[in-house]
This record gives sequence, C-alpha cells and structure tokens, in this order.
Amino acid sequence: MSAQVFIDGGAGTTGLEIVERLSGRSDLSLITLADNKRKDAAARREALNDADAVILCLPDDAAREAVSLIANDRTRVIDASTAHRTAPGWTYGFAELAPGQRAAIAQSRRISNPGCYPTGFLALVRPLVAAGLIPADWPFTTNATSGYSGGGKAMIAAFEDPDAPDATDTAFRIYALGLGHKHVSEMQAHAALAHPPIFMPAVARTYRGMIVEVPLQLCAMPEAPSLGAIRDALTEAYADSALVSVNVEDGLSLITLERQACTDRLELFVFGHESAGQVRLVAALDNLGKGAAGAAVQNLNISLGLDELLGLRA
Ligand SMILES: NC(=O)C1=CN([C@@H]2O[C@H](COP(=O)(O)OP(=O)(O)OC[C@H]3O[C@@H](n4cnc5c(N)ncnc54)[C@H](OP(=O)(O)O)[C@@H]3O)[C@@H](O)[C@H]2O)C=CC1
Ligand SMILES: CC(=O)N[C@@H](CCC(=O)OP(=O)(O)O)C(=O)O
Repeated sequence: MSAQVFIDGGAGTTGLEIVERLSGRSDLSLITLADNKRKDAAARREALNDADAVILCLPDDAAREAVSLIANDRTRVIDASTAHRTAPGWTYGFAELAPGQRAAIAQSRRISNPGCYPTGFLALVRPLVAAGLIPADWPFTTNATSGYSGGGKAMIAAFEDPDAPDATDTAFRIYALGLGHKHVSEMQAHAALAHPPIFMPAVARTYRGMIVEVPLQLCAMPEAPSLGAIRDALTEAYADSALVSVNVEDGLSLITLERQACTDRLELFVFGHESAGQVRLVAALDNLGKGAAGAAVQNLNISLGLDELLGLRA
C-alpha cells in the first residue's frame, strides 16, 4: 500500500516545489485539502493525523501549531520551517552532514529540514571542525546571496509585482544588518562552534539559486591546515554522496548564482592561496532545491525507507 503524505502549506513556494517532485510517484499518495480548507484547523488536524508522513511548509508559528495538532505517535513530520532546527527531540535532516545522520533520520518521527543558508555553511564548515583542521572557537564569518524566492510568496511579489506592499526594483541588497538572522543559531549548533558566525546575507534579482561563502585567514590560525588538507577532508566527507560534491577542477574563475538552480545538488569549492594563507570556501545550491524542497523529499524518502533520490533532481 502506498504511503499517505500531507504537505501542510502545499500552496506556498516550497510546498509547490515538493508537489512537483512527488508528482507521478506511485509509491506515495498525496492528501490534499480544498483551497477554502487549507488553513482550517479541523481539516488540517484530520489530514495531519491520517498521513503516514507530513511535510510542513509553513511560517514558524503555523509549523508549531501543526505539530501540536498531531495526536498519534505514528505520523512522521518533516518541518521545512525554522521552528525546530535546534529543538530537543528533533533530528536534523541533513543526511550527508555526519556519519550516522542518515540512520538517525530514518529512525526519527520528528525531522527538521535544514535552512537554505545553513545547508551551504554547514556542509563547508562542519567536516573541517569535526576533523580538527579548524578550531571550534575560530571566529567564522559567512557571506551569502539568495535568489528572491528565498523569501517566499511575499518576497516574490515584492520583486515581481510593482503594486506589492514591499515592491522593489533593486538588483541586489544586503540585509540582516543587526546580525541577528534566524539561521545563526542553527549554524553554530550544528557545526558545534564556540561562537556564532557573523552572517552577511544578500538577495539578488534572480528567482532561485544560492551561493554561500566562508573566507578563512588560515595565516592567523595557530596550526593552519594546508589548502590540500581542506580539499581532501571535504572530498572524503562527501565521497559517497550523490547530491553533495566537491569540485576540484583547476582554473575556475567565476561561479554564478544560478550554477545549481533547478537542481537538488550542493556543489562545494575550495579556492585560495597557499603562500598567503588565505582560503575562500564556496557552496553553490538552489535555495528551493537542496536548500528546501529537495532536502525535504530526500528526508521523506529516507524516513519511509525508500531510495533517497526518488523524485530528486540529482
Ligand atoms: N523559500 C525558500 O527558499 C525556503 C523556505 N523555507 C521555509 O519553508 C517554509 C515555507 O516557506 P515558503 O514556501 O517560502 O513560504 P510561502 O509564504 O511561499 O508559503 C507559505 C504557505 O503557508 C501558508 N500558510 C500560512 N499560514 C498557514 C496556516 N496557519 N495554515 C495553513 N497554511 C498556512 C501560506 O498561505 P497563503 O498562500 O494563503 O499565504 C502559504 O501558502 C518557511 O518556514 C520558510 O522559512 C526553508 C528553506 C528555503
Ligand atoms: C532571501 C531571504 O529572505 N531568505 C530567507 C531565508 C529563507 C527561509 O525562508 O529560511 P529558512 O531556510 O530558515 O526556512 C531569510 O533570510 O529569512
């Protein structure tokens, strides 16, 4: 019998991307609500409890509410919001991040999908800290740029509809200038860092795509790893992954925001100057792919004991 899946928030930006990835799958059947019922608590409660697995594509408060409506211990939850990413009792849904993580996801009934920016940051930083190549108390900084779909329906309207309340004709803007972005604690927690990284996000006038960078002044470290050691550690960490890869090609001189747009892949790069002791770690992904919907479908597949790449743009 096919597993029953309910996407709460299925009419939003991430929800629709998940529906696309699940369409045509005979191993799953989707529970859907009529448009006039999709915010009705009673209808959602019924769907949430009928489903074998639910994916929450909601604002944080609505995601917390959805979890509170589940009154059985069978339904598996994959939460795409920020609500539970550092919450006790939840499993971080980043299968490639550490040995044993995939197995932990498979066992769990409460899985938090990683944030789009933390996906890039953690993929670059966590293996290096875990291997002892970079100290956990290093003062990390990370700058990143997202396509505007990263801000959901409201930001899409702001960039595409001149009559939207926050309409903008800007090409590029930096934000989170108060350094209090919601992703900082997630980055710190899942890389086990002593200090929160300084996070400098930006949004550009392109629908989807993301670049996350981590610059490193290796020359300031007491025991600096070589460029080769960093590249080797990342390559080894993702050697078995179909979705995460380390590009070791020589001579790359630019990376575009769109590089992994419309895929569920995450591509990592290590640039730098050995003699100057400087490194520029770069991650390219799609904020809606490995940064949201792709990761959610991968987690759903793992959770249901299926081939984890089913429906993905690998
Ligand atoms: N966009 C992205 O790149 C990423 C998004 N995420 C996370 O995924 C979640 C969804 O984001 P996104 O798809 O971008 O947001 P959207 O605003 O595009 O979609 C959210 C959807 O949730 C619906 N909704 C809001 N409140 C309720 C409620 N109480 N009950 C039922 N439905 C409700 C909205 O309804 P309505 O259509 O009426 O507004 C909308 O359809 C967020 O938590 C976000 O942080 C995570 C990673 C990346
Ligand atoms: C461009 C833009 O605004 N991006 C959003 C992040 C995307 C998102 O919704 O965040 P989660 O990954 O935590 O769910 C932001 O910075 O708040």
